[in-house]
Amino acid sequence: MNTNDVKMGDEHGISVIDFGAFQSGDKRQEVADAMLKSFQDTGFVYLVNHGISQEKINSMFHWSKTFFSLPHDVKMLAPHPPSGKHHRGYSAPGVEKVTQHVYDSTELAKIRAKAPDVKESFECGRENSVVQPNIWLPDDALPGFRDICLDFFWACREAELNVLRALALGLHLSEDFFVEYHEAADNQLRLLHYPSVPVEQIEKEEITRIGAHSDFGSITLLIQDDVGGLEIEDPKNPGTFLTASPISGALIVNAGDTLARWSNDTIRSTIHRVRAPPDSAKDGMTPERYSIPYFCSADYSATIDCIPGTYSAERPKKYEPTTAKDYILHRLAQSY
Ligand SMILES: O=C(O)CCC(=O)C(=O)O
Ligand SMILES: [Fe+2]
Repeated sequence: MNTNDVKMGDEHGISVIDFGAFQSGDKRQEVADAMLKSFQDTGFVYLVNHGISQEKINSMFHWSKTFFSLPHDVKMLAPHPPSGKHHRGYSAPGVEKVTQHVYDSTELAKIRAKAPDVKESFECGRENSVVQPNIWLPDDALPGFRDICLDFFWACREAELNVLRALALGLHLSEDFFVEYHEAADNQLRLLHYPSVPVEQIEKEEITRIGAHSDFGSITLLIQDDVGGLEIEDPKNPGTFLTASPISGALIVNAGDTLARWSNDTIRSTIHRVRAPPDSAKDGMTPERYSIPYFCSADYSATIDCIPGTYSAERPKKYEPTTAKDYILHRLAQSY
């Protein structure tokens, strides 16, 4: 299959793909193949013509900036609960610490004290979730915010379903294979603000912006502003990082740990982090940055066992089946 027709370029091996050819029905298999290959090689892909309108994206960034510019006390009217397992509401800078497989609370506190994540975030999801009920500001604190977040949540949901269809085609499964595991929309929309911080403190590892981690769910759709700073671990040189620069109009999609496990590690869930963008500092300070990840999760009730075609006598299953809920809540609990 010739994937060159749909590949527009690449950024350190992460393919930039015209996803419009999938949406229009033209070259569906080519898009699916190119996307899967980038997931297998790097765990990441850039999608142009992904279907989320630029107008909605601009508006969500505008509301995100408005939200984060509210006084601390107002933002704290929608506080994130102390446990990471209920992942909704507002987290002030330094509260959440993203780590990679640290589950002991004393150990986590030590890591946080040594190098806190200097970012603030707001998390929300679909309205009627019993496991993850939303935590909103009182209506009069920022009228319209809740509606815009929910509207954006459902716009991302459309893109998610199309990416899941392409993924299934890439793996030569029926097109709805993954969609059927993602019926509940147990997803999380996250608004992120990275304040301006001294570059030196990042370099000396006194602070992080978001520490090196992999995502937990099946896929993440990531919209970043034009500032930069996202880095992914080089699959060919573990421990070194490559920049994943913003590409105008492109959505980044990365595979999470659930998908890596589900695919018997044929798809990578690549470690990534946010640092200072190259050559951007003014007076020794990084520019501030906003991003909007949308974490897609298999239905909490779904059992995740290796996908047909990803295991064989030569490549036995590496993982026991698990439910998405057990796996994701276990990972979420480690961040607070
Ligand atoms: O802000 C970004 O670009 C990345 C955010 C991220 O990796 C996360 O929230 O898991
Ligand atoms: Fe992430």
